[in-house]
Amino acid sequence: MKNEEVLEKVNKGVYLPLMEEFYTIQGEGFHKGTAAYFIRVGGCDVGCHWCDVKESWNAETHPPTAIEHIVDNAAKYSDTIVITGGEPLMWDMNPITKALKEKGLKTHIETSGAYTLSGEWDWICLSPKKNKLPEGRIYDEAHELKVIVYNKHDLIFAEEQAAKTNANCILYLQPEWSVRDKVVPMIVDYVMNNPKWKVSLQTHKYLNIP
Ligand SMILES: C[S@@+](CC[C@H](N)C(=O)[O-])C[C@H]1O[C@@H](n2cnc3c(N)ncnc32)[C@H](O)[C@@H]1O
Ligand SMILES: Nc1nc2[nH]cc(C(=O)O)c2c(=O)[nH]1
Ligand code: SF4
Ligand SMILES: [Mg+2]
Repeated sequence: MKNEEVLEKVNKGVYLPLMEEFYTIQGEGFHKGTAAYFIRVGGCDVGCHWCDVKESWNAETHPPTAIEHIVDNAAKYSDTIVITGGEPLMWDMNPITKALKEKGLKTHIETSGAYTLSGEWDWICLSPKKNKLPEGRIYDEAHELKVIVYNKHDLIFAEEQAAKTNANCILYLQPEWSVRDKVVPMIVDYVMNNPKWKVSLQTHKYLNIP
């Protein structure tokens, strides 16, 4: 296929820049502890300085891959598929989620919400970032809000973001991994004083799994 044809397919979400895919245990948030197949799509320009997958940022380093291959493969492993990145909403998620749902699979997304919501989702984890705020209906659609806490100012940001979410949205504070020893006591204290919040940990990192 010609280069332009591939780019057109990526633009339509029929091909996606695939960084990696793996069967593991969801480590974070509401579904932590549940086996799931992860699809990590390349490309992100949000630029979180503490991002734990910076290798995902440059989409050009990840091969454009036909979604039917991704979906056929995912179906062999699990009935719960988590699409993450990178920032998956940089791409049109309608074709891949339609194909996953046609196979009866549950579709979950991990997103910053920095781009317009596309796709049909059973679970939306919204993890907003100050540098590129979410906009539009994602606050109404999110099932969980997961704010990363790097310092005490992030607790103020967390409240501002929580105020924009729907009433059923489950609220999580998750320590930024590199400063966990410092921020965990602060998060514990905050959650005990503000019990609408829950703690989320990156449990896969404690389990030494992907
Ligand atoms: C790598 S991101 C990819 C999806 C999307 N770009 C996002 O940020 O939601 C997956 C999840 O990991 C979180 N995350 C990334 N780096 C982290 C770190 N160093 N400590 C804790 N959580 C982190 C993000 O906030 C997000 O909830
Ligand atoms: N086990 C596991 N759980 C996760 N939950 C969200 C992740 C992500 O990077 O999006 C992630 C991840 O990378 N691994
Ligand atoms: S939005 Fe997500 S993938 Fe992008 S830099 Fe931030 S944590 Fe990393
Ligand atoms: Mg991760």
